[in-house]
Amino acid sequence: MHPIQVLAVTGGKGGVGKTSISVNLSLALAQLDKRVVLMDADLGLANVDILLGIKAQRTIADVLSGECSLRDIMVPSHGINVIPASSGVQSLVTMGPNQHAGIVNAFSELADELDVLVIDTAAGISDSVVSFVRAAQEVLVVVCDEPSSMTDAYALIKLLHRDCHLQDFRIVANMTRSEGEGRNMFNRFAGVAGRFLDVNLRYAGDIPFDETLRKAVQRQRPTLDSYPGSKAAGAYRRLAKEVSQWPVRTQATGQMEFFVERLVQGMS
Ligand SMILES: Nc1ncnc2c1ncn2[C@@H]1O[C@H](COP(=O)(O)OP(=O)(O)OP(=O)(O)O)[C@@H](O)[C@H]1O
Repeated sequence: MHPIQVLAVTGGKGGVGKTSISVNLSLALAQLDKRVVLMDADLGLANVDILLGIKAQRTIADVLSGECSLRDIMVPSHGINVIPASSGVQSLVTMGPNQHAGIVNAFSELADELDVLVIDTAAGISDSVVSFVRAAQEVLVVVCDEPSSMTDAYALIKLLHRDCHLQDFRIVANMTRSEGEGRNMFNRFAGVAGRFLDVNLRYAGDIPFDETLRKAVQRQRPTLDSYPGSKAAGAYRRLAKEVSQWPVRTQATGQMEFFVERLVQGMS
């Protein structure tokens, strides 16, 4: 069975850099010759479409209504394929059992065409965030050096552990201002979480604070593409290299079926 890595990028708090990381990490993975699909499960404002400068014609709602396949709605951009955000994403986790088989098939059709599925989740701890995260194999929690980011990330991990029995989390420190700050932040966070929660936290690396991120949004071209020599671009490439070395667990059933079945099981 062809192994597919399913990666959810989450963080608890809004504005910590989930979308920037999802987009640039996806591009960097594509540069490592991975076939990447980026699913925008964040209905917030600064979403994947804006960062990549794409305009979606059709969305997952059209797949759910049976009008087209997932392949029809994917938008190619910068070497990756994007499943655009829509309110249909919310329906994915709330739909009834009759629709399950259809969507499982829709995702299964893609199974031979991708190596990594990256999911950019919304902020907060909504049911939809929890569903996407628990369906993924790897959970990347983005934190930055602000008390509210740390407490929100802690609350998210606690909930995912308590309600979904998730044990393993990878932590990315974003917007770091100096060498070693990311690792220090991780040590502090893991110190507290380790004392109160029985979870396994691993440090995935840091992305430095970089002005090119803001400029890239204005140009609607991701940093990795418009500022490939920037500090942030180098860090995204390092993160991609790290991610590409994580072992991909293969399931007895097809990898994509497994992902969607977990997804549609919702909170039950
Ligand atoms: N490493 C960084 N250096 C400087 N600015 C950054 C960095 N990462 C993200 N930003 C900026 O922070 C803001 C929020 O980033 P982003 O939209 O990626 O966060 P988010 O967690 O996806 O937000 P939301 O929860 O609203 O979807 C953006 O303006 C982005 O350009």
